[in-house]
Amino acid sequence: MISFDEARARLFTMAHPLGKEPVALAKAAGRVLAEAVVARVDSPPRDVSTMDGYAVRSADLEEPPVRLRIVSEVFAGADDPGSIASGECARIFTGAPIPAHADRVVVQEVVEKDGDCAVFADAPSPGRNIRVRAGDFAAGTALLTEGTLLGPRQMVAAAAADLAEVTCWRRPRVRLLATGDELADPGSARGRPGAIPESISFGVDALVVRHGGEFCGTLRLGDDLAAMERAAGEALRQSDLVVVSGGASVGERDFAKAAFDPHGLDLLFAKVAIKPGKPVWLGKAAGKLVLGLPGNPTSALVTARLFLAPLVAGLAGRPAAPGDAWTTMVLGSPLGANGDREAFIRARRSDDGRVYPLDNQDSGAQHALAYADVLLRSPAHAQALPAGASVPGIEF
Ligand SMILES: Nc1nc2c(c(=O)[nH]1)N[C@H]1C(S)=C(S)[C@@H](COP(=O)(O)OP(=O)(O)OC[C@H]3O[C@@H](n4cnc5c(N)ncnc54)[C@H](O)[C@@H]3O)O[C@H]1N2
Ligand code: MOO
Repeated sequence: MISFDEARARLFTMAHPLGKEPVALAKAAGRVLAEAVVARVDSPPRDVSTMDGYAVRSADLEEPPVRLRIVSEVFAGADDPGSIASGECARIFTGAPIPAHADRVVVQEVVEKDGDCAVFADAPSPGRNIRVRAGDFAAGTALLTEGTLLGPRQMVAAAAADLAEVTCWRRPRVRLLATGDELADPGSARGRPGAIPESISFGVDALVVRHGGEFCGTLRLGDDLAAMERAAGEALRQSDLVVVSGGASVGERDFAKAAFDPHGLDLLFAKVAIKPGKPVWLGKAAGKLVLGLPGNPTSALVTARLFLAPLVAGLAGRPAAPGDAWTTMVLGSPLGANGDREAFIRARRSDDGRVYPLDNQDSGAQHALAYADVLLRSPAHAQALPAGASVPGIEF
């Protein structure tokens, strides 16, 4: 049995990006850049107006009131904004290019239109109301760096660079084998005596997607070693990472590891000194990664959060461990003393900003998962802590 830190260190040696691929910009939200996004254009491409109003020469407005002849109308997207001479102005709208010789835009609210003339009663306010060419960025500027996760804000910057596609890290394809004779598809358990709904795969699917992977489906299997060996081979061919739930412990039908033996399973670890989740294991087979989660649903989700999430994130090229940094949290109620394995306590974050350990810490619990916002880390043999004490925690 190895420590949590040692198990994670071994896992991180495997958590490298899988490869690059071009991705259409419209499909790139949520993906991670494998190459920087470099602007192909200046932004804005020309000097443009920031307001609706009149483009003028400042020299003409030195002795107000002034009447200037309106010689053109310029809209955003205009090919050629023309030019103005002394005594002239141009009607202009937000985003429209500035006519030659104009050096300022006066907002229409302070201008009186009189036939084909504009009347300026007062000296204009100091702002020129012009956004200069390349004032935001120039062609050739790196707007986003390699490793950036494309969220809503980054998508705007990528599109503004005038790119139809971006180069992203390939997403790891993950398949799950859910083992256990007692398991039934949700919706069908009550029709079969002794059956329970298979729940873990649904949490793993959501977790894989959240951390940047592609969930490619679940194979539900009975505790039949030959069938599991065949399914293991199929899953290894079709994915980058195979997750197996259940059958991780020492029961007579716990076949999870054995199913991968004919495919050359090489274990990185099996059994970690944590509670819950001691039977979690990681290996390689047929050049792919295999992660075994314990069958108890809370154990499965805790180990998925602690091991699967950073593994998927690393394979997806996400920055080291997003959302994986332990932060200091303040207990709203006492935390009991700990036993001889490092413990990950399920707790609920309250509106008062404090965290409250849940009453039900059973590794088979499923209802409590609905409320367990955070995991608190409690070292082996830790003493009990009172309300108000600080503990390390992460989002669960
Ligand atoms: N003698 C020992 N017994 C056990 C040990 C041990 O060290 N010595 N370890 C215990 C620990 S810790 C855990 S955790 C469990 C994990 O066992 P398995 O990974 O072999 O899981 P199963 O036996 O297959 O299932 C456990 C439990 O979870 C239910 N289950 C399984 N898969 C699902 C699923 N996909 N969806 C919903 N529920 C699932 C299953 O019905 C069982 O009730 O072993 C302890 N035993
Ligand atoms: O340590 Mo097991 O994984 O919870 O009951």
